[in-house]
Amino acid sequence: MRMLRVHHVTKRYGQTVAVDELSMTVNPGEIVGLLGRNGAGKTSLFQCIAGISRLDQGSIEVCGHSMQSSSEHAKMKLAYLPDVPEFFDGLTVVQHAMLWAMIYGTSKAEAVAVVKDCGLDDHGHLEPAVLSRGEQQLFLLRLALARKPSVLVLDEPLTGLDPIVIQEVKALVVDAARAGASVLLSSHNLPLVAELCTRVCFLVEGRLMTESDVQTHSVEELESRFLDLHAIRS
Ligand SMILES: Nc1ncnc2c1ncn2[C@@H]1O[C@H](COP(=O)(O)OP(=O)(O)OP(=O)(O)O)[C@@H](O)[C@H]1O
Repeated sequence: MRMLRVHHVTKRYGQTVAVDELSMTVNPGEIVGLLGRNGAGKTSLFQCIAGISRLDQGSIEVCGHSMQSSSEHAKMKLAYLPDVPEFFDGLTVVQHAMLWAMIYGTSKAEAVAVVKDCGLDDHGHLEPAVLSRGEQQLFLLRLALARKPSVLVLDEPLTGLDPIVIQEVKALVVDAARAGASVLLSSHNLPLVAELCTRVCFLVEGRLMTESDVQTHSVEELESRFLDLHAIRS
């Protein structure tokens, strides 16, 4: 079964068409990289996929569950990390982990294990907002992965991270894909995309340039395709 299916999705903000009749699928084990200029529509698409932004047209399916008509089921199968980590005000690291366990029906022991795996035992009483960018990102990613989502959507997951945290995030993402997750991520970091992704798609003004899907790619190839696509349209 195709894990993530995006079918003719359009998202508008007033007169702005952020996502334009976009269709794509991400299959189990794939790590699909979405490249596009600032404002191309990546975050808008991801928010539609995650069910936190209403579509103007089209449909999203996660493991066969419609994000429109069966969003509770779809959301249980999907984990989404926004480009800027988001937390609840007034809740500590441990309280976030416990809330996560309650929402997703996992054990408190797993929640405690996530805090430990993140090396946050001594910071459990702090609000996540005061943690470093890397600590926040790893905390959210490990929380997301601990419930073994079938679909993982990551908006610029490596921005602002040091090289050691980058290695850790990459390893977690690869492990998740090897275990069968369908991964969709955006990044402006071409070397990372070339190394990590099994397939790359280009988004130009809300439209997917499907002819630019590439199965094997070097940084140079990605860069030249990126530049070509935008030169064609300028
Ligand atoms: N809440 C909003 N209201 C109005 N316009 C919006 C809103 N969110 C995004 N847009 C517009 O939609 C378009 C796509 O923006 P989006 O944030 O999805 O792009 P992006 O590819 O994620 O960009 P970046 O790489 O800079 O993060 C842009 O023209 C943006 O100005």
